[in-house]
Amino acid sequence: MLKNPAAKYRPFPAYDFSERTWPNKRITTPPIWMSTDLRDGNQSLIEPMNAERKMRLFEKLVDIGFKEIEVGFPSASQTDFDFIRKLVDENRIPDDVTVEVLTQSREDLIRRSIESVIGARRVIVHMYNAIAPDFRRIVFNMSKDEVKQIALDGTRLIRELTAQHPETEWVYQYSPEVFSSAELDFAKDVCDAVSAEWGAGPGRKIIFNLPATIECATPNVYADQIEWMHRNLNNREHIVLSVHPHNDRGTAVAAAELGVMAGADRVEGCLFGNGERTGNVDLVTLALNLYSQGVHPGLDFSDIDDVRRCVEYCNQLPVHPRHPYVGDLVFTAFSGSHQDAIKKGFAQRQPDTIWDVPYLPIDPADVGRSYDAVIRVNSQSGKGGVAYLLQQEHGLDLPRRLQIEYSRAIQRVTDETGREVTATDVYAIFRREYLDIAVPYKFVRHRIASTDEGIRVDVDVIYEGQARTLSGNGNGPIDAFVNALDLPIRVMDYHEHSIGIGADASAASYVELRIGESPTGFGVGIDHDIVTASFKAVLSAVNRHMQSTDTADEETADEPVEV
Ligand SMILES: CC(=O)SCCNC(=O)CCNC(=O)[C@H](O)C(C)(C)COP(=O)(O)OP(=O)(O)OC[C@H]1O[C@@H](n2cnc3c(N)ncnc32)[C@H](O)[C@@H]1OP(=O)(O)O
Ligand SMILES: CC(C)C(=O)C(=O)O
Ligand SMILES: [Mg+2]
Repeated sequence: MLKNPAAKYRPFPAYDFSERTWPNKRITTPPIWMSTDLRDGNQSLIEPMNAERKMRLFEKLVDIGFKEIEVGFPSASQTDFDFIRKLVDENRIPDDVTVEVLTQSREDLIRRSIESVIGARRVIVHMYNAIAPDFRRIVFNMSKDEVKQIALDGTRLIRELTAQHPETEWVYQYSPEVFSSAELDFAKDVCDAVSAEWGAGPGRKIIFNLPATIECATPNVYADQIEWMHRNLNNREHIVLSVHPHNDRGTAVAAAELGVMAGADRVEGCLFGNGERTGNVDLVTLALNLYSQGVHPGLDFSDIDDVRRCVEYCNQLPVHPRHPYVGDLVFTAFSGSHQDAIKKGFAQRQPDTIWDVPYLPIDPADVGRSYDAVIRVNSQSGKGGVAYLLQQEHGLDLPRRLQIEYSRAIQRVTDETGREVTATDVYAIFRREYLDIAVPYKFVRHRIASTDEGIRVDVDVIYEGQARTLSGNGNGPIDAFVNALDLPIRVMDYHEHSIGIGADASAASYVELRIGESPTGFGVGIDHDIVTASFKAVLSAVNRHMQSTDTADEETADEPVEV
C-alpha cells in the first residue's frame, strides 16, 4: 500500500514547446461564443431540463446574443429530439442563429441526429470520439488506427447524409474528445484525416473543437497544446479552431483565455459554469472579463440578475453568492478599508470617464446591479461604509470625526449581535443616537433678535419634563444659545449642509462640543430652519454628554472654533 496517497497520481508530462507565442498576445476581439447549456450543461443536471425549461433557456440565450447554440443530443432522448424538432418546425430559430447537435460516431445515432434538424436553415453537426490513450485502452480497447477509423466512419456518414439535404447549410464540427490528454501528433493526425474526409476547403470550413474534457494540467499547458495545433493543422485557413475547457482544476476560465491567445477562434461553455462535474467554462465570466478590458464581448449581460434567475430556474441549481460578476455578494464590501476606498472612488468619480473605483472591477450598473448593495455593514466594517450608507440613503454628509464616533455605535451593535446591520438599521441607530435624544433637554421653539452687542436668543425647551425658556447673548445664534445654557461648553467644530432642494429642503447641522474637561462629542440636528437645526444639534450633543454616551477620543479637536 502507498504511504502517500498522492503518489498514486501521475504528473502531467511537460511539453518542450519553446516556439510558443501566446504569452505575448492580447485578446482584442471577442471569440465566437458557443453555448452548450442545452447539451453539456443539460447532461450534467440532477434533473435534465424538460421542454418548457429548454425553450425558456434557448430564448434567453438568443436574447443574450449567442449566434451558435448547441441545442441537445437528439439521439439521447425523446425530449431532446422533440425539442429540436419543435425549434425547427415552429420556426423558432432566428435567421442569424445556428443550432448545433451532438452525436457519437455511431450510425443509428448519426441518422437520428440528422433527422432531428432536417429543414433548419443552418446547422452544425457535432461528432465526437475520445482519442486519448486511457480512453483508447479502457473505453474502446482499440489501437490508434481503429480509433481514428471511428472518426472517419462517422464523418463520412454525416457527409453523405447531409448531402441529401442541400436546402440546409451544413457545418461540420469534430471533437477529438479528451484532446488535452492525447498525444498532439495523434490529435493532428486524426483531425487532418477528418478534414480531408469532410472535404474542408474554400467555402466549406470545418470546426475543430479541442476539449479539455477533463482538465488535467495548468492552463499554460492547454495554451501550448492549442498553439501547437493552431500552427500544425493542415489547411488552418479552412478551420475554425474551438476550445472547450472543463473546470476540474478550477482554471477553466484561464485555460479558455490562454487558448484564445494561443490561436483559438471560438469558445464553447455554459452560463455561470454549469456542466459536467465542476462545470464547463463560464461564458459569463469570460465575456465580462473581456468587457473589463475595454473589449465589448458582443453578449448582453446588462441585466445579469435576470439571466441568473432564468438559469437557476432551468438548471434547478443555485448560483453561488460569490460567483464572479453575478453572485449576490460580489459587488458588496463589508470590510472597512474596502468601504472607505469605494466611497472615495465614487466621490471622486466624474461621469463618462474611465472606471477606476477601487475594489470594483466593473461598474455594477453595467450589469444592472445597483450601488445600494455595494456597501454593507457588519463587524468588519469601518466608518467609510457607514457614512456611505447615510450619505446615499439620507443625504447626510457626516464630518470625519463624527464618522469615527458614530461607527463605534454601529460597531457596538454588530459586536453584540454578530450580524450585519442593514441601511435601515444604520439610520435607525443614527436617529436613536443623535436625532431623537431629547433628555434632559427637548427643543420646542426659538426667537432670535439682533441687539447692539450681537444676537439675543430665547429658546423654549422642556427640561426634565418642565417648560423653560433659556435666554442668552452672543456673537451669533450658536454662541448666544451656548451662553444661554450656562454650562462650561466649548464649541470645537461646526458643519452644516442642506438636504434635498426646493421647498422640501432641510438643513443638517453637526456640532462638536467639549463640556468641562470631558472628551469632545457630537450632536446633530435636522430642521427646515437652519438656526433650529443648529440649536437641536447643540442640545443633541449636550444630552448625549449628560447621558454619558461614548464620545470620540480619537482625532479629537484641539482648539475651539468661532460660531
Ligand atoms: C464529454 C462529453 O460530454 S460526451 C457527451 C456525453 N453525453 C452523453 O452521453 C449524454 C447522452 N448520451 C446518451 O443518452 C447515451 O449515452 C446514448 C443514447 C448516446 C448512447 O447510449 P448507449 O447506446 O446505451 O451506449 P453508451 O452511452 O453506454 O455508450 C457506450 C458505447 O458507446 C461507445 N462509444 C462511446 N463514445 C463513442 C463515440 N463517441 N463514438 C462511437 N462510439 C462511442 C463505447 O465504446 C461503448 O461501446 P460498447 O458498448 O461497445 O462498449
Ligand atoms: C463532446 C465533447 C466536446 C465534450 O463535451 C467534452 O469533451 O467535454
Ligand atoms: Mg464537455
